[in-house]
Amino acid sequence: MKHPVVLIADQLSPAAVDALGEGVEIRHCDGTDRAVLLAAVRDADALLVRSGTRADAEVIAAGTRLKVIGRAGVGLDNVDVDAATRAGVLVVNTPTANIVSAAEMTCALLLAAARNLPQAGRSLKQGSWERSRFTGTELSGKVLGIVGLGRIGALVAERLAAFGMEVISYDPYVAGGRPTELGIEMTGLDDLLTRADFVTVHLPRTPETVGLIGAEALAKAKPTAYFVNVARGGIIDEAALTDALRAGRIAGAALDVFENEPPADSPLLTLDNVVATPHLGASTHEAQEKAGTQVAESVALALKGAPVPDAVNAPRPFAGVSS
Ligand SMILES: NC(=O)C1=CN([C@@H]2O[C@H](COP(=O)(O)OP(=O)(O)OC[C@H]3O[C@@H](n4cnc5c(N)ncnc54)[C@H](O)[C@@H]3O)[C@@H](O)[C@H]2O)C=CC1
Ligand SMILES: O=C(O)CCC(=O)C(=O)O
Repeated sequence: MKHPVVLIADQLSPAAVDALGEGVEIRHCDGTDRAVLLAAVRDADALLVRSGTRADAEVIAAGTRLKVIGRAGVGLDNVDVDAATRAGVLVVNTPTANIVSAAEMTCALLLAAARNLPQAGRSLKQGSWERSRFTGTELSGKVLGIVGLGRIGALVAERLAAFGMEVISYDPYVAGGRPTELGIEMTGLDDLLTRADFVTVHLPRTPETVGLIGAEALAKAKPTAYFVNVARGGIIDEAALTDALRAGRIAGAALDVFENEPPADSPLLTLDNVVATPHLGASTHEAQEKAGTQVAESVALALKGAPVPDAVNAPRPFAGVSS
């Protein structure tokens, strides 16, 4: 009997291959190359991706044998879950595998922006010794505004509270005592924007969140405020952010994610008051090992037709693929 084909379209930890076990045929392709992906997915029973591959309706339609799409990570904005559901394809992700890494990355970027670390390091390596040029901002006593108090937002709150920050948050969907337990004041978005010294967004990319922080929102911020985005490009509108940074209406930004990745010719990358990384929030050995193992275990279950704990949709049941 032919083994089910698992197509790995992004760079995954070797742990993913180990966790898939023996009874599958593993193939690799470059998911960022559309033609290659569309050709390779035709024979695939399972497709494994990170954020670099778009598993959209066209890919799902091309994958006529597909039973399951596994996303090694949190965000599902690169997977058309509705199209998958209509096609009877299960979608699974790893909702907790990389959250500590993403929270730590947020703290690292926020500190890097507050203390001008990349700029100062660059200047030093170029032979300068500019101590007063790179005077920074303390976090202690400052207000941190967290937009989106889910898993990552809450981890960021815990970590930055330890720096003596006062944490406030906007999340209309958070209920219960968790914010109180964490010592976080919940408030409206406008209030958060006017009070925060640092604003960090931890939202999924959805039609509701794209552009949530636009020109109007940025105009409410303090001129000394910093904006951090380790969630998804476009939640903070890039054109509006560029204008605000150029005009000195806010102090700086720290960005791990971009509307288009890679962000070819983005004016943001030319600004001195922008600290930027190439979508590295989940790029630690620990997070990648967990994400790879968890997604592979879920995919292996799905291919057997067994219930999958991290399923994000409920397509019609299928009987599994025998190996
Ligand atoms: N840069 C990176 O490498 C990484 C980025 N991410 C991104 O971070 C995002 C957040 O991840 P988690 O915290 O794990 O997700 P989560 O689902 O635990 O939390 C998201 C929170 O956003 C809130 N929310 C949704 N719509 C909102 C709105 N319009 N206004 C205010 N709040 C709203 C929800 O109520 C929820 O509490 C992911 O969707 C993903 O896109 C995640 C991991 C790594
Ligand atoms: O490792 C990746 O694919 C990026 C992580 C990410 O953005 C996510 O998990 O949502």
